[in-house]
Amino acid sequence: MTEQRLPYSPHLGPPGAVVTDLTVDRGNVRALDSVSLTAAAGEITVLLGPNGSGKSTLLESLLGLVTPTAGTVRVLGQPVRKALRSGRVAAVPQKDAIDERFPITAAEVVMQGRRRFTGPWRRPSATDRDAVAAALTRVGLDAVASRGIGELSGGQRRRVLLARCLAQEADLLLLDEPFNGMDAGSEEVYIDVLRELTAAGRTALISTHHLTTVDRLADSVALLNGRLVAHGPVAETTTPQILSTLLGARPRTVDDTPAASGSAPITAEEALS
Ligand SMILES: Nc1ncnc2c1ncn2[C@@H]1O[C@H](COP(=O)(O)OP(=O)(O)OP(=O)(O)O)[C@@H](O)[C@H]1O
Repeated sequence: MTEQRLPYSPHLGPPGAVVTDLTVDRGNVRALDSVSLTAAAGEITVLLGPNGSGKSTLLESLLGLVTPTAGTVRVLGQPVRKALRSGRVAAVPQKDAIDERFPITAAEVVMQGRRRFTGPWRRPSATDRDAVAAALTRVGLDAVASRGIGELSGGQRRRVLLARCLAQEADLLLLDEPFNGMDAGSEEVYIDVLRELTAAGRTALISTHHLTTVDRLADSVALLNGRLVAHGPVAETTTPQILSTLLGARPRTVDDTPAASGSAPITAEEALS
């Protein structure tokens, strides 16, 4: 499936992320193999694929955390490092990056998003404090603003990290498996917030292996299994035929030898979970 999108929208600006022929080797594993993908401004693009299919590696490439073996990466129309310096890129990693023993409140975590405006040393202004309060309210957590982050549930912590993205006023959000361990109510709030952000022209690129969430979440779906299997609207990409292609395409090693695979038939939902 080829992409039909314009590379540049005069109303929304450059796409949030563009990778072209991106290949990334991690040790002996070819984690990404010649992937070309555009995450358009104003859209939620979902990266869907089984464990080890390269979703995190793609997000890490956009954050300059892994070095491409080949290919190019552009973020917000700029080289990665320049875009990151601008503070317009917000990321939430898959593993909870907050040490829950660290004595920091939910509001202080969200205030980290304001560093782009305050710099590392300046004291937060009333505008910064208002932005933090508004972000916590938007994710439904104003009541826990002064609670220690370690006292919050996993789902609440993920909403705090989304509030930090809101406070940052980032133009590109890179979210790695944000729905892991999240209850239905939190998930609904989370998706609503992402919809508002993209309706305002921002870009969200989200990895998941939850097939059931994709329908409600995605404007477009990129199916990954080392290679890009398909990219397009949900209805066109999550068909049984394309999903079976996705699950049949096994991760490859650097020397291009297909890795060993199990042969028992399984459903798409099982294989992605
Ligand atoms: N730090 C690393 N060192 C070596 N290999 C790695 C490293 N991180 C990932 N890999 C390998 O790269 C491949 C892609 O992994 P990646 O984490 O990008 O997949 P993923 O789709 O995000 O998986 P998951 O759904 O399990 O998070 C896998 O084969 C993995 O074992």
